[in-house]
Amino acid sequence: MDAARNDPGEVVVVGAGPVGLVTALLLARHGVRSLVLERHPRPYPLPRAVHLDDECRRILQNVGVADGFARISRPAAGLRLLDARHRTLAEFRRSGADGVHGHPQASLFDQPDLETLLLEAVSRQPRIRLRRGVRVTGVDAGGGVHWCETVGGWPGPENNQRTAGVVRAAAVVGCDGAGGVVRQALGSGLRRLAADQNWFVADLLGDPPVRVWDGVEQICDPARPATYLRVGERRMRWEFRMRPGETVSGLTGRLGELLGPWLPGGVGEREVLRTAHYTFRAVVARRWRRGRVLIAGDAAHLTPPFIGQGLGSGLRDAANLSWKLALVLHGRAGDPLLDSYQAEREPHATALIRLAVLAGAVMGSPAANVLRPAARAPVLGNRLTDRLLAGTSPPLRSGALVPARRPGLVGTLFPQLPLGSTTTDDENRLDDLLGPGFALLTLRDASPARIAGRAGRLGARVIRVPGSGLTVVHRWMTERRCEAVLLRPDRVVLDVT
Ligand SMILES: O=C(O)CCc1cccc(O)c1
Repeated sequence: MDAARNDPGEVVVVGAGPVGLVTALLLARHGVRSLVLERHPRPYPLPRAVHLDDECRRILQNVGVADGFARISRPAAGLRLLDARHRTLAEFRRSGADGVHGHPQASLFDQPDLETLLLEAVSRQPRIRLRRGVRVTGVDAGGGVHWCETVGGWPGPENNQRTAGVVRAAAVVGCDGAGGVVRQALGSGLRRLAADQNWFVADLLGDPPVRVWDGVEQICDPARPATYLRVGERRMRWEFRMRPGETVSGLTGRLGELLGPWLPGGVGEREVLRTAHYTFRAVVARRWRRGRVLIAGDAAHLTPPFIGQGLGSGLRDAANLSWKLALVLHGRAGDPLLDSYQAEREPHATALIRLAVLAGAVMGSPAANVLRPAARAPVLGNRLTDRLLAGTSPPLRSGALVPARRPGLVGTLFPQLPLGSTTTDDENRLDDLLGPGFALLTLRDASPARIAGRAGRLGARVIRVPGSGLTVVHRWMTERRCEAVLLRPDRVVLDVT
């Protein structure tokens, strides 16, 4: 075979935040080289994202940092809505044990730790080149990425510029955040789902409040909605909605008063890592792709943080896009496959943003008290939990890859259940056994011709599920009357029989 003709070329990933790095790592897993261009000369040291769910931990697993992430994160007990006097209104429990996706349902961490892990993985990956201190200034229709290199500190005015050039890319993925240049190059406007809100955020290091409950607390107080969570052993985050006229310096001066319900003795010896003003936005880009120029993460959508799904939506973009882009660049699928990226991801991201907006509205509404009976009635509380948990990551809507006539399992993320034993076994995680491509899980030696043929055309790895009802996957499939399940590389069910 002609090696040059099979080279899928190099993708330029703009932005070396977690979404950009995971995109590059997943592309590498699918045999595609990338050049990651990052304007900041060094990783950004301050806290930002703090939460990922179990589905997103599978994505981290697939880029080889599962164990590292387990070391830098801690499972959270769930989410509680409290009233202004900190009495529980409702509780949504998360299991700290490995659940259906093989990981704890909610994990808290500090973003710089995650970036360090991902950067180490990138440095081990020969298919990725990372260049820092390079600002992308434009993307042209022919896939030319225009850049300039900046000298010294943070990218600044033009006189800081040393060299400039154009690099030709097989495709461009803009993971360059809310104000990124790639979305501008697409000419994409933003669809606003709710009004902006001003919030004050404080990150502290030191002794955490003495609390029995160890999950995320959302204070439903129309006068001052707030969030508290313990990110790490000694790392805490508070968020407070700002009132008109309030400033960061003013609220920083009143930190002891604001934190009083949690820290009655005041801030004391604790270190205030930073205080900041955040504008919480709920927006989705109208256009995610033009040709082979695409956007992902905050460049494509922004959410208020009230259900902790901002970074997760970006990682889901990376997981959805990377295998499709790889198939197209390897010449195994046509460009229309890329249409399914926005078609699948936009409704999913939008659903999570709407859920976050709803949570924020509850926190700011005097009507939140109607939830109190849910806290008293565990059955209702659990039902609500199940509803909200299930709703956290809805199945993909019908589209090119999820035909409307096959609802049910098709379009859902297949669980990561133990394949080889009845108990969870880290050595035998399903995704690791399935590898990066399509996979057919089958209960019999020979699958029905239709699905076997489809799997064959896609080059799927065929895995005969061992055990007769004894292994967890076998039981799961039998209970749902599936003989064979065809999985996409992102482990979404493509077909079932
Ligand atoms: O889903 C959960 O259990 C946690 C949700 C969460 C995480 C981080 C911040 C936040 O406001 C909510």
